[in-house]
Amino acid sequence: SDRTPIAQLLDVAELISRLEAVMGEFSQRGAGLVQPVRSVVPLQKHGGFLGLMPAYLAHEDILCTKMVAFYQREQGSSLPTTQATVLLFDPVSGVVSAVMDGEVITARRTAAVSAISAKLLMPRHAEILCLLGSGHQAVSHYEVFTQAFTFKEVRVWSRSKERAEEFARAAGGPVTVCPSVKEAVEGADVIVTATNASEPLLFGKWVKSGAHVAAVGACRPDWRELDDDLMRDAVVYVDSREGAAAESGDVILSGAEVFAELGEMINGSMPAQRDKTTVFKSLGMGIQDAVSAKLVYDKWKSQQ
Ligand SMILES: NC(=O)C1=CN([C@@H]2O[C@H](COP(=O)(O)OP(=O)(O)OC[C@H]3O[C@@H](n4cnc5c(N)ncnc54)[C@H](O)[C@@H]3O)[C@@H](O)[C@H]2O)C=CC1
Ligand SMILES: O=C(O)C1=NCCCC1
Repeated sequence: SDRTPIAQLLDVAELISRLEAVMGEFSQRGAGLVQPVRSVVPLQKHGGFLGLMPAYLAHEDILCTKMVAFYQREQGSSLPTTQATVLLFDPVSGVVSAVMDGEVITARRTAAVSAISAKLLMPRHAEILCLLGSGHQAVSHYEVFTQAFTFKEVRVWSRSKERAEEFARAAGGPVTVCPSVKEAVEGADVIVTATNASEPLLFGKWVKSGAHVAAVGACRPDWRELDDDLMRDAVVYVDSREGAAAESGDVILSGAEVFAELGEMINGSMPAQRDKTTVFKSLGMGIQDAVSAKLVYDKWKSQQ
């Protein structure tokens, strides 16, 4: 995804800085930022969901909505699991100013938000990054994390060994393919879970004390990636408390307490407990798409 036109316009450092600002603003719950919890329309017949993600950022006058269809697919299916379109509006007239493909925006902004969580919560001398899953999010997390940080070792596990090997071949640097989740995560400082699993696949007993987990999948109230032990023993951070209470099976079903939002840590109103084992439960937010789409649009316009 690094080579697509939208990726070329979405500089990682700039994106991280814009996302930090907007996540901090969100956690102040001021009137200048309007973002309802995502509306989700189940497509029961097809094993999927359509998520509607509007947001208005008054200070920068950004009006945006993303529409994202996501599915649980049978292994081996050739159909995509996530399809997204982002609309930017002129807030004065309501006229649509841009329609953008949302694939790269979704992949890159999610990885950039995870990188913000890692910057604040991973052990100080983190050496080992572990990616669980080998799909779009795993690729974007690899790209963003290896740009933002330096790791001595990067590991990948995927339920399909061939896919994991493909991932390692396509990566821009050395990646170790691991035969099991346990072997992949043992000793890792940072673990990214980016799968379509609906049952726990990462167990607390395998996770090194003090590690940071950025959990990106399991975005339905009855889907899990992490087990109860990990959720209850770790300090749990989320992107949005309301979003997590509505959509995160890992939070809801484990009964774990949410310690803080990422934005509260950015604002300094809640501490970053870097010395503890931490989980950042990401669900994705419309404000993240809005600032990303605006960056792409402004950069594209400046080149016309
Ligand atoms: N937090 C956020 O902001 C966002 C979260 N997501 C979620 O992230 C997850 C990954 O998305 P993509 O990489 O785009 O999907 P993808 O379809 O490209 O990759 C999914 C990966 O999960 C693996 N997988 C599927 N079922 C599995 C199972 N039962 N157990 C273990 N591995 C399994 C696949 O083999 C593949 O490696 C999805 O759950 C998606 O809904 C997607 C976009 C944004
Ligand atoms: O924020 C997003 O975009 C998504 N979140 C969870 C499911 C797929 C898309």
